[in-house]
Amino acid sequence: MPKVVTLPGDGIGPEVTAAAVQVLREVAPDVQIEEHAIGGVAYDTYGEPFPQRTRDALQGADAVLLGTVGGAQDSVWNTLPRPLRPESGLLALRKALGCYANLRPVRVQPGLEHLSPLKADLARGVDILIVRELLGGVYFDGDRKIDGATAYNTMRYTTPEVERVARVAFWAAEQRKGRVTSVDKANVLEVSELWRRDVTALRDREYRGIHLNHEYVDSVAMLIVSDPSRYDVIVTENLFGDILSDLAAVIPGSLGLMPSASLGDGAGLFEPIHGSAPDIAGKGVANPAAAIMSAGMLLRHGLKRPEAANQIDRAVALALRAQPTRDLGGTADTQSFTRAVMDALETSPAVG
Ligand SMILES: NC(=O)c1ccc[n+]([C@@H]2O[C@H](COP(=O)([O-])OP(=O)(O)OC[C@H]3O[C@@H](n4cnc5c(N)ncnc54)[C@H](O)[C@@H]3O)[C@@H](O)[C@H]2O)c1
Ligand SMILES: CC(C)[C@H](C(=O)O)[C@@H](O)C(=O)O
Ligand SMILES: [Mg+2]
Repeated sequence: MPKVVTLPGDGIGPEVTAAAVQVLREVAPDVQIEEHAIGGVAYDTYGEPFPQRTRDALQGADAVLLGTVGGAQDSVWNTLPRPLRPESGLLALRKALGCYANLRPVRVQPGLEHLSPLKADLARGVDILIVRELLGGVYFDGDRKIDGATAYNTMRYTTPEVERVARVAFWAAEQRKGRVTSVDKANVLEVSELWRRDVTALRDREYRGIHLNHEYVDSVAMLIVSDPSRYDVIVTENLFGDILSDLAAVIPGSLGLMPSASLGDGAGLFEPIHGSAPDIAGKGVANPAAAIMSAGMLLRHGLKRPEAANQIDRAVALALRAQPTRDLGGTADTQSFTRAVMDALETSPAVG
């Protein structure tokens, strides 16, 4: 029996995770689900954002489903020493799982173009996979400091780190349209020079069938929303990927439509890309689609059950057509949207 550890976390995390778990139980009733603490709520209970009992629970897990962590800008958690803050718990979790490749799909499903603020002909058919490096760059480098009027962080990458994430991007492109755009800032940064050199060398050595091009991150920030269909797979470093993926959420219409899968050495981590949304937390109006689709990615990549994953994707698309949530201009709240997904599952056979 596969074991999934759920980590609902803070803010809207528990609301959207409850929805995802409801759907997961429906399509994979044999999966054993075990809930544990992460983030601010874990700090409040155990004095640390990634407590030992949560670390222990990961040992036998086949996959991890996370909600969100973090508080409002004025949250007391933001006054803690950095290692005790909710976000540090999430980074430590990613590190502990060895999840170096974060897959962030950006899709406009057929018939849902009207949810996008882009003109319908720009939004139609968009299907981009952002592969974000997740364990390196400024997020993790130990060369960092704040001292009086000076502060710095360091963006450092090694060839093995670049190659392992680029491999995931090339592998993904092989199942898709065969195009990879590597995004960097090689006109300014040495670290990008190495990134570009290593991605190119790997393609030349092992993935000659893939079309590779390189673009600068500032230009991609413009092109991804003005001409999204130019992209198939995008591979980029940690911070650029964080920013570009929130920006790309504009294409389907909301952060609430952006799931993710983080893959690497062992059990995968599956989470919506959005945050704890303190402005709407506790109101029951969060869009749970990204969390539900993350459960779909868990079934696809973590438990190797593509039929169940497809079933979830179809049900979410049907629910979005019938009852969009408020962030998408509709009226559905978290519960009514989840109900619509559950109803759609009943009418959507588990094949395909
Ligand atoms: N993976 C994570 O756990 C994660 C990701 C991003 C931010 N954070 C944390 O979350 C906290 C809040 O960050 P923020 O406000 O910058 O970003 P956010 O993603 O929480 O919210 C940005 C905006 O999008 C809206 N939004 C986000 N998800 C939504 C959903 N599912 N349905 C409807 N609307 C949604 C919010 O209401 C808000 O207006 C911070 O502490 C931040 O560090 C955590
Ligand atoms: C909360 C934060 C650490 C996190 C990140 O920057 O990776 C978030 O923004 C995300 O996109 O998952
Ligand atoms: Mg982010």
